[in-house]
Amino acid sequence: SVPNKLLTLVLIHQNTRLLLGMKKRGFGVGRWNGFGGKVQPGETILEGAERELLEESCVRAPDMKHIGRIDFEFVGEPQIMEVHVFKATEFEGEPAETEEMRPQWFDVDSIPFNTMWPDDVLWFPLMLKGSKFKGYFKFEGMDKYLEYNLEELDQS
Ligand SMILES: Nc1nc(NC2CC2)cc(N2CCN(C3COC3)CC2)n1
Repeated sequence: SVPNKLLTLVLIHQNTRLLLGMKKRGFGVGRWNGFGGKVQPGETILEGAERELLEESCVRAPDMKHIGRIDFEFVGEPQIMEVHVFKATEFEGEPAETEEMRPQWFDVDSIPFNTMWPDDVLWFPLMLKGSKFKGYFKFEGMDKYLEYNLEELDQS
């Protein structure tokens, strides 16, 4: 058995707009997504999220909160991707293009789901309404999931 691969994903949600980035290389290239990457040895998941946000978008978001976790399994791949999702409403700096990401603001009513990971259309509504959630997806290749479950968690 292989330990999960720890990854982060940060969404900046300000009123009716959402900051996404076009991934310019690597895993997920050509898709809009939040900002994130691998958690490095010796850093917390939150520190990893803060670091990746700054590296990929040039902004800081000190108020980011952990809002969910989604485990992704790929058929034929023993290592599960454990993605920790964070949401922020405030940020410092100006979003700027980097080697990894080209940032752009989207209205929450026109999120480009057709050029995003196929799971996003299922859990983004939970993220946008402020729920805490836990999910699991089993993918076959990069464009299709065979099964999933998603649960909203009690905040009480
Ligand atoms: N929205 C969304 N969906 C995903 N779906 C699974 C792939 C099927 C994965 C995912 N992330 C995992 C990859 N990570 C990249 C940035 O460096 C690695 C961003 C967050 N983000």
